[in-house]
Amino acid sequence: MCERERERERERERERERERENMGVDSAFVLDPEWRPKLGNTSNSSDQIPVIDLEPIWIHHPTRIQQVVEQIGEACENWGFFQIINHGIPLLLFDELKELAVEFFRLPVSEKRLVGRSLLNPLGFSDIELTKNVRDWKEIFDFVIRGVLEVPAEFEGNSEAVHQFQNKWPLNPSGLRDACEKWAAAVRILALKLLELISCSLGLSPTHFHDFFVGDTSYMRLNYYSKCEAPDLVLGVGRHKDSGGLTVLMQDEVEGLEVKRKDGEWIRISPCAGAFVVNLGGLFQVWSNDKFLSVEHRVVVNKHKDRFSIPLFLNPNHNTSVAPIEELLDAEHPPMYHPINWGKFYRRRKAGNFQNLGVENLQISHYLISQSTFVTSDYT
Ligand SMILES: O=C(O)CCC(=O)C(=O)O
Ligand SMILES: [Fe+2]
Repeated sequence: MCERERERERERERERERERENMGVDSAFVLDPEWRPKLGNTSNSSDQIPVIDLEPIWIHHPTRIQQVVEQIGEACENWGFFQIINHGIPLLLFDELKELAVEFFRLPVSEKRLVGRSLLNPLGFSDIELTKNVRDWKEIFDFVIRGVLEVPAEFEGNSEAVHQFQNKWPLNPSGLRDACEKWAAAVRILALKLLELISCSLGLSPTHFHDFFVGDTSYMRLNYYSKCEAPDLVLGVGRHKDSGGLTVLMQDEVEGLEVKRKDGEWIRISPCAGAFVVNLGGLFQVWSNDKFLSVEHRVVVNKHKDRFSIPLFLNPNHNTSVAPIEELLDAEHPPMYHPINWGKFYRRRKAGNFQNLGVENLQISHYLISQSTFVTSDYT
């Protein structure tokens, strides 16, 4: 680093410090100016991600199911995101869960840390997660849908040792576990249905992905974004792409989720009452050999209102080797990615979310065959 860059870095640090003093926001949350959200700059409705009606699935209407498949395929190619309505999941379950979750997040932090995540165990409560090495303005609670998470013990090297982690449930409020489990069971069925539809939209059989998701590492996250004095300096979740299979998210009525459109513009998603927001993780970008996109998104926080959301991250078994699907390859479409060992990738990403490793977090793009500097044997 040359002297001029060092001086610029010191100036940035001084600026963050001044902002911290003025705004009452800890400098750990403050983003460099280029990454800060532009508040009030929300998009109009014609820019919205597609809203897809799933009703034909439940009434078994073959022609209209085919239309749904086509709509999903187009949304996956053009946006990597869509919303779904008529999904069949009772929203009362969400309302009940939200009430209990908010009660939990409003407990003293010392009590929440009794079920806290650690460097070793990725399940439970955290208020110190980093995205791109900056602290997110959020509190989270993670739990796995199968009750147990099986992942490689180490993310480096070739060891086949496996660690098992159990969910950590708080005693207070007492109904939280039950509400989480009911919600998770219902949304998982929906997510597996979406997996089948996405598979069809790639021209594959509906069951093509089933085997990968036996003994899955899927988990759910309760996201609580408390109101913030300086929403222009921080993000609830910094810009990122989800790295797993599929994300199926329910949000409350407070907007905040923004998606990066193909032209680079950030589009605020208007919550569509009762709709799920669905987006593809990086594994689908690999499986589809870049036909489908895993798109960057972020969460803006609010000066006046708390926000609550629950994503389900549908992720395969940790042993899954993820590579472009053979049926989609030919001489004109050679594979773009090296195979990825999902379990090792997941462990490595989690470590980066927890501590500043001083380098860019591991990304799916690091496995691009064209990225010749990457040593694949480190992580596959
Ligand atoms: O809260 C949201 O709307 C999105 C959260 C998100 O992107 C994530 O947890 O990966
Ligand atoms: Fe995300």
